[in-house]
Amino acid sequence: MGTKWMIRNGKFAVPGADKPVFEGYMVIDNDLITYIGEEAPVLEEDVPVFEGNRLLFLPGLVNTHGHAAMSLLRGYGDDLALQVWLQEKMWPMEGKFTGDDVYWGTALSVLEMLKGGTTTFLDMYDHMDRVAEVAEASGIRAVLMRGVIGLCPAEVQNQKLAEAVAFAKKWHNAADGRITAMISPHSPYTCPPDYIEKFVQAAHDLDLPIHTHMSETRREVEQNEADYGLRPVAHLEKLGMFTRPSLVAHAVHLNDEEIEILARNQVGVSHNPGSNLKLASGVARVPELLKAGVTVSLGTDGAASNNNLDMFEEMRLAALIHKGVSGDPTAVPAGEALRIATEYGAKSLFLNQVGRLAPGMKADFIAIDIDQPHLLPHTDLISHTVYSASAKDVEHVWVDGKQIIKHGECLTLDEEAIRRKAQEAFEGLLNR
Ligand SMILES: N[C@@H](CCSC[C@H]1O[C@@H](n2cnc3c(=O)[nH]cnc32)[C@H](O)[C@@H]1O)C(=O)O
Ligand SMILES: [Zn+2]
Repeated sequence: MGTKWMIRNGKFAVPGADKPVFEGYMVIDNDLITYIGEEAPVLEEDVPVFEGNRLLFLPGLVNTHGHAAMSLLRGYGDDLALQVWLQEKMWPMEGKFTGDDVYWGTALSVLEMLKGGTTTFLDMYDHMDRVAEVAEASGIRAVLMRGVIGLCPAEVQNQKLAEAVAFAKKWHNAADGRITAMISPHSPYTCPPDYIEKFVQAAHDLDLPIHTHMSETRREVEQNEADYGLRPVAHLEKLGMFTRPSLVAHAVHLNDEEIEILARNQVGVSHNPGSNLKLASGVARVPELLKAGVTVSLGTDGAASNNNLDMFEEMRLAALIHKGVSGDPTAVPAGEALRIATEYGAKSLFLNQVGRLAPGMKADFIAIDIDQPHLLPHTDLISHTVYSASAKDVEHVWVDGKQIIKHGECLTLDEEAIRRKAQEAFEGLLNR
């Protein structure tokens, strides 16, 4: 059998196109989509055929901010504000995480994400070699970085920076190019200015983009002004961060001038509506960001502040909360929410061959079962994807042309072992 195969009689989603859903064919050759259209493709040889009826094919979902291993702390420390949650609940437990904890927590998250239609995820954490191991073995696409909190003595700071650099060098473009790296100081409130400048320099030296948490809470913004005389956006701009391609997570508390600075510097924003609501951080100004031309994408953040990694839920939240807050029912319509979760996500992660179903793009796509009560009748399948579907509707997942989820089951990871080991890891943390 060759490397080429074809899907027929499927429905395909191309949000943003004149005809956003059509019925037809898609040809995959190795890791690439080589044809998609309503007409049958003209092929020189017979190729294996996959029957696509009752399925809607979508680009794989792109989760642009998270901490996968934090799934071990799902439900541990709910209903708290960010600073209390971080300082009193998360950091003491995370301080006990071993490489194995990170491995099993990440495996649990990657399993959840793949089964829920996420084909690319960003991860900012510690023990990143173990995260990369999971990404490599699972077949998912991953943008990985050693996140660094700099509230520590200079020697420890230097060591963490060296780890971040070594990780990026080792893993950028690894696993057939499925893994890429970024450089990531955790935030302006956990990294002193001179330390952030070192990360900017490292990103220049390695020619890599930067990712950080920014302006998540009102308190953070006020504290930044008190400490440095600037709001976080101007502060990071002054430290040179935006001289690198950048992606900031949250960006909830922005004024008009800050939106303008982000737009001018082409800084992407990873919008995390579930986490922002749960930690009572606020609601990001997504309609204004989009209007200003900022690339907005979607992230779940860690499972301990969400509390799941369902990107369908995140899409629905993004489509709903901005209507509610603005009083404008046209804010973030379904097609735009789907592009935010796919095309704009890929753009935010600097993956120019990901995020759309089109010839020449990587074959990262999913199929949802649309023959179900909550997805009928077939009035508008883009609307159903955003307003009615959930992770549980994902039937099949392919990344880089390889099938990873088949009828809801993972072909690459040992699900039963992961479920058991994750539970054991959490119990081990409680007892250490
Ligand atoms: N332990 C590392 C830093 C890990 S980066 C990832 C950190 O982000 C934290 N985190 C998770 N969600 C959020 C959020 O919403 N805002 C800020 N930090 C978060 C998380 O608890 C974790 O400590 C070091 O050695 O410096
Ligand atoms: Zn985060």
